[in-house]
Amino acid sequence: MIEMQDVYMTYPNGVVALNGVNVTIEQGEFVYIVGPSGAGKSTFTKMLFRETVPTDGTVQVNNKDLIKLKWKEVPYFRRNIGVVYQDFRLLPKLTVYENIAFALEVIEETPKNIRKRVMSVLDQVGLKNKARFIPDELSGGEQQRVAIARAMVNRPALLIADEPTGNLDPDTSWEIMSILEEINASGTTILMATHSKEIVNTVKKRVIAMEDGRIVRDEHRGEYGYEI
Ligand SMILES: Nc1ncnc2c1ncn2[C@@H]1O[C@H](COP(=O)(O)OP(=O)(O)OP(=O)(O)O)[C@@H](O)[C@H]1O
Repeated sequence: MIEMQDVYMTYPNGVVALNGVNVTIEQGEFVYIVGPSGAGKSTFTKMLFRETVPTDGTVQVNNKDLIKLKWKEVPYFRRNIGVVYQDFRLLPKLTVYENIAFALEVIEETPKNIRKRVMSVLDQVGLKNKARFIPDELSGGEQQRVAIARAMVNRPALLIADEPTGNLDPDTSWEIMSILEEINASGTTILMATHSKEIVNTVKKRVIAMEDGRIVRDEHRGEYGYEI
């Protein structure tokens, strides 16, 4: 599902964020990306939904060569990828329902299908009763659940989560982890960049460690491996 070969990324300011990355991730895997701040984790994840284009190398996702993908093909390609961030990124003036429905309205789903899918995904994250709330009326954990629901409403094959528990307390973080595990159990590939030693060492998955733009470790059921 994901294949990177000799991927280099040098930002216009000269910073080398990826320095020769080679990796293969199969459909259905759950992978943590760990490493010190500035190691290149976010840059790595951004390559996968064409937020960033490498300066060299090849990136394939869902059998699509992202280097050759034309700009006008990017929105269609992204429908098959959900993205969740540390800071939730919900639209503050829209209700929970509207925040999620928005992703379907732009692809011109029928109102009936939109309603069915939004309610089903809200049920999946346990927030059916908060459909009419706005983000400010929700706790951080609830907001992150809405963000996950929004990311999943198109039923993507890949879910990318960039520090999804970074703004949450430990109890809420475990709730988010169990939702991500359920999503993974239904076949969605999950790639999660994280600084949480506790999560990585407790919920054992494949661990890819990055340092200075390189993969320095890649282990199944691996450890976090850093002190903080
Ligand atoms: N848009 C950008 N322009 C220039 N440099 C950038 C840009 N984005 C990231 N960088 C630099 O690239 C390097 C890798 O950054 P990246 O955000 O990928 O690291 P990270 O491992 O995700 O860090 P963190 O754990 O702090 O989120 C850093 O030195 C960063 O300053």
